[in-house]
Amino acid sequence: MQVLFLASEIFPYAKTGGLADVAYSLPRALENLGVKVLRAMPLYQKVPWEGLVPLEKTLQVRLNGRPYTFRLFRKDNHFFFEQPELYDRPYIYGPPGGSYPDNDLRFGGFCWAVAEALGAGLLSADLIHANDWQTALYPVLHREIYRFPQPVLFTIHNLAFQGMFEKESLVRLELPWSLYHMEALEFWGKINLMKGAIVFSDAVTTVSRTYAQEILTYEYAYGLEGVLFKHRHKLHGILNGIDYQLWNPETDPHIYQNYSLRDPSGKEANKQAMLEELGVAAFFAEKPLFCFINRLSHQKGVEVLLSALPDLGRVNAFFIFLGEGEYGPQFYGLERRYPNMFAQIVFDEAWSRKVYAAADYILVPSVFEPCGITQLIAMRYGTLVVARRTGGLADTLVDVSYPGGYGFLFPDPTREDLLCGVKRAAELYNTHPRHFQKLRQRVMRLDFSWERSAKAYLRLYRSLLKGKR
Ligand SMILES: Nc1ncnc2c1ncn2[C@@H]1O[C@H](COP(=O)(O)OP(=O)(O)O[C@H]2O[C@H](CO)[C@@H](O)[C@H](O)[C@H]2O)[C@@H](O)[C@H]1O
Repeated sequence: MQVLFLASEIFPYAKTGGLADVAYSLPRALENLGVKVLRAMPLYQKVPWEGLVPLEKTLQVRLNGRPYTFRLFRKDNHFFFEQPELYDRPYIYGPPGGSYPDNDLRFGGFCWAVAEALGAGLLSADLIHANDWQTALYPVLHREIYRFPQPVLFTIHNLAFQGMFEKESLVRLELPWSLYHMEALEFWGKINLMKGAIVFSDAVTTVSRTYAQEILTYEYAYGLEGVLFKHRHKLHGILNGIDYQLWNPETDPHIYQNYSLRDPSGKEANKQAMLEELGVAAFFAEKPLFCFINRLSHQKGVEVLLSALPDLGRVNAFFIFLGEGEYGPQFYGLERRYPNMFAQIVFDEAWSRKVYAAADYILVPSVFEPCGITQLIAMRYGTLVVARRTGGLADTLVDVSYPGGYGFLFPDPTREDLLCGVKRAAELYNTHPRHFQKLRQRVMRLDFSWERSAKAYLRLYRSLLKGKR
């Protein structure tokens, strides 16, 4: 079986968040099950050219009334679509917290180019797997314009970003007006690419079972609950995993000292080294170390965090924040306001690994969370999780008050609930150190690798291929 996997970001070539993690690790896990997976993504400015081999034929795509030429480059099973006017820019989607005004053309154009490449025989696949709004036009083109025979699967990683544009984008994207109706792309007078993908794909998955339920409700669906409900027969929740080789404290070259489940003592050395690097070891060496590693956005509960800062400033613990996004500026100068806090407003993979390794706890107060990769990485590094019970967080964490539990869950994304979670966690650390160590070992023993979930995707691929025969 050969699958074409489309994503706007694939680690290590481009990453702004969890989509890149999944687009790296799921195809690899599928390859271990014998599936051949071709990956396709745009060639951004930051993708290194080393090892990229150009394909001879170029593609012409008509956008906004004129032709755009795409060149394809291949490296192993990765195909990069080059179009300098669209992708040769400093950011993938736009500056932190913003987006480029022509993202309709940038990502709609990518979908057109992929369809052209399939039509021209430059790519071939038994099944196409598209991901998130940036590739959501693909299923529409596949079914309604090119009328290709293969099944198409679409995965929703985040329903808050739907690829919504003014209806003029229909013209910019050279789409027929026949697609501008309620059963296709039209959405409250605009066009909605994710809606199109839900309507025209053969199956739709999202990244946890609980989120698959949640998105049928008004609170979580950002307006798409009706469309999703109508197509619920083809909706599946398959939990994300992480790559256990890529995220491994035993071999991670970025952390201060390697450690493992067999010998977790190095974890403490990471904490001490980090506190020393930050110049606060004298005050906080014996205190719990909390971290937050995520986009600084509404989804991640950042308003809640900001409102809780004065209270967290009084907790006898140290807090490290690592993130980038719309709320970034509000974290500037945090150290001056609160001596028990440190913030780094950047996207920095190496530093994130150091923080995962050093922290005792990670905070994930998300308003909604389709799956969440951060809590899975944290647990792999022996870091306990304090999180809001929602979406994939609810599916991957069990509160310590339950038998076999290992996390600190709170019900609502509010300042009070978050504080309650932090205080429970700090109390355990301060008063029951042996139990804390046991829990650390328990989370390191958990298995959130891809094996089981990749098998679920494979079963779904097979059932779709059977249905098409
Ligand atoms: N400042 C920073 N520096 C370095 N690394 C940083 C960073 N900020 C975040 N990261 C990294 O980005 C990733 C975040 O992944 P998540 O899945 O937790 O959230 P995201 O909302 O991006 O993903 C969406 O898609 C994924 C994949 O399906 C879903 O799990 C999730 O719920 C959904 O919102 C992690 O690998 C994390 O380490």
